[in-house]
Amino acid sequence: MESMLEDYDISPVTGFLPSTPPLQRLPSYYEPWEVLLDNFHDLMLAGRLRSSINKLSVLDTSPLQTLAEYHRAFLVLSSLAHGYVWGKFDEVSDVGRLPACIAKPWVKVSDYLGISPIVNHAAVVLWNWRLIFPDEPFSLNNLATLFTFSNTPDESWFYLVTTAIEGFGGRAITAIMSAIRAIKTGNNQKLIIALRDINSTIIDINATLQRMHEKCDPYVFYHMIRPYLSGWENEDRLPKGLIYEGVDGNDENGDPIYRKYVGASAGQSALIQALDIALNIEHYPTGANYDSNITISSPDEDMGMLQGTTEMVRTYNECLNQMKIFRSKHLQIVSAYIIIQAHRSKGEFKYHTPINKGIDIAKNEVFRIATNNVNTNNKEANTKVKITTTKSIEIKGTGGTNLIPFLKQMRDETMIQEIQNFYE
Ligand code: HEM
Repeated sequence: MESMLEDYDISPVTGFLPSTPPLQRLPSYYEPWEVLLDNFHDLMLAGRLRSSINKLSVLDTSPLQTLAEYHRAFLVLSSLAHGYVWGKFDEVSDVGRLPACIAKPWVKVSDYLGISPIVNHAAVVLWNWRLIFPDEPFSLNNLATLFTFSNTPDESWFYLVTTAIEGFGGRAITAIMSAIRAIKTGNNQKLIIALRDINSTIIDINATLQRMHEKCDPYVFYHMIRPYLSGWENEDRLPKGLIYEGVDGNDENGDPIYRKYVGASAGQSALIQALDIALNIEHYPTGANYDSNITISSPDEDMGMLQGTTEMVRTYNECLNQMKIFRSKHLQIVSAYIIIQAHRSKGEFKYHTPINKGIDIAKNEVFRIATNNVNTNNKEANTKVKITTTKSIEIKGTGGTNLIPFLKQMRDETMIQEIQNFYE
């Protein structure tokens, strides 16, 4: 089964993160891109990034050969594109278009990789790291980034905490595969071992997530990092989206065709989604009806059906509990890094093109997470796992339609106060 994972470019050790460090430079034909990236911060400071990009010629993507080269090309082009669009100090008049020298190869590389031409979690987290000491193991204290927009250690830390989570989170993918195998062969003992592995991985994920605060300052994040990761959908600075020159041409009225995409977020992490799916945690949009009348099987009735059932249910519930802790910690991060910052800055980005919607955007984003009901409804599972519906009802209650009930459940009075101030 592990070799099946590799068929999908998933490593049994590092999961969705490539098991060897990403390529640091493309073959020499692509030097014009690489040289621009080398000089990215100087050009931006000099107000010459956009004009330098405009002078590039369109390079052919057919010399790209390996997957690692495609990953590197995607990172380079995404960085140049987002620097072009969101870069400070440059004139803002022509940001509604991305020149063909970036747009054309970016779309080709994205098509090859099966992703959209917009900066994403894969570019800045999965394909943007190196080992400081190559002969030492993968760990947060041996990681560095290849590229940051703001040239700040805070931005590197923001990516690397997530890179570390993806890297050791790979353990969970292998454990999920053994859990599937154990279920197929009816081997409860192996299922318990797999669930324990999943649980210990989520515990590590939560501990690492908490380390975000150590070296990524919320102020720097909000004002200097986050703006570069924005996309061009629901974006008031680019209401129509962005023209990818030389790619889409014009519509029947002769007007240029625009593209709209949302920007980068760890919400795109396949690891967290895989954990949700494996543990049967479902997400519901605001106001959606979910089945709140699940019959709770009495544990006594189900216990003893199979040897080890009690332990299995206990371990499974512990996994659910750790996922709940993950979302609680994550919400605290969102509060510190977005809500409070938006409130303090009254919607103005100090180091970036000012926009008026800062607070609205933050409100919408937080509202989106807070109203995303997390449900661990095991309708598909057989009776022995149905016992866990006790837990699922508890978790369902935390979604709610407003952030406050969630926080009340978390008993986080300080944050409740902050959020109440924010909404006033
Ligand atoms: C400074 C750090 C972080 C901030 C400010 C932040 C902020 C956000 C925001 C605003 C969203 C909702 C909007 C969207 O999906 O685009 C989101 C979603 C999400 N983020 Fe983060 N995030 C941070 C770090 C992380 C890390 C390290 C992870 C771990 C991999 C993570 C995992 C997720 C997931 C899985 C979602 C989707 C919602 C969910 O499944 O609960 N985030 N984040």
